[in-house]
Amino acid sequence: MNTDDVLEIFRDAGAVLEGHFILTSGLRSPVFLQKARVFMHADKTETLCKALAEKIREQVPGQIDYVVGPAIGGLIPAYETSRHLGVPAIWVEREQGTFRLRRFEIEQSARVVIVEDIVTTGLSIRETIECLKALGAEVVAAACIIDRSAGKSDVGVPLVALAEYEVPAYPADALPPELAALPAVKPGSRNM
Ligand SMILES: O=P(O)(O)OC[C@H]1O[C@H](OP(=O)(O)OP(=O)(O)O)[C@H](O)[C@@H]1O
Ligand SMILES: O=C(O)c1cc(=O)[nH]c(=O)[nH]1
Ligand SMILES: [Mg+2]
Repeated sequence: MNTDDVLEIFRDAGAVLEGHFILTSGLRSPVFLQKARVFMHADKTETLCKALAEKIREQVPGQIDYVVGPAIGGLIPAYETSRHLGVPAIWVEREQGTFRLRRFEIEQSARVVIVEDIVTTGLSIRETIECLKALGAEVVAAACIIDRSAGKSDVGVPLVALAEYEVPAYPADALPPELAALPAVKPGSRNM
């Protein structure tokens, strides 16, 4: 499965939105990939996550003890990818803004792969790694359905992306005029 196949699934699901979006990093973008509109379809989600699981198996050596999904966007892809890897899926969720593993215990040195929906700056994956490292887990890799940075974001561990799709994003004080003219919306759950 290549980037065009992945984007076709997103377009087919009406998940490629155009407008003025405030991203979780604070950057602004004229395009937002509303993954929830893909993940509402079990068949589309299965197709994507089965391919992602195969790519993880090819690229990540050694045992994987857990898949960890950063809530909310990572919940469904982490669960479905874990099903194809045959390992349990757990998640981190924000408590007063900081990712915590609130509902699970994890063994010291457990080998973990983080599975995210979308990567833009890699900030959410880096926050997830910080939480898991503090608990003594070993994050052996991260993975995502679409990397909007097309390989440019450094998450500190190897990143397996099913698709790389470079999308423009701008600091709030450096918007092109056509973007500044549109009202801004923030679809994600950070700071809610
Ligand atoms: O690489 P980054 O710059 O961190 O951007 C990508 C993150 O943004 C979205 O999460 P968001 O915090 O918007 O909330 P959501 O998971 O509820 O969609 C998405 O699910 C990723 O977690
Ligand atoms: O960077 C983000 O916050 C982001 C971008 C995107 O296209 N989709 C998403 O869910 N989050
Ligand atoms: Mg998220």
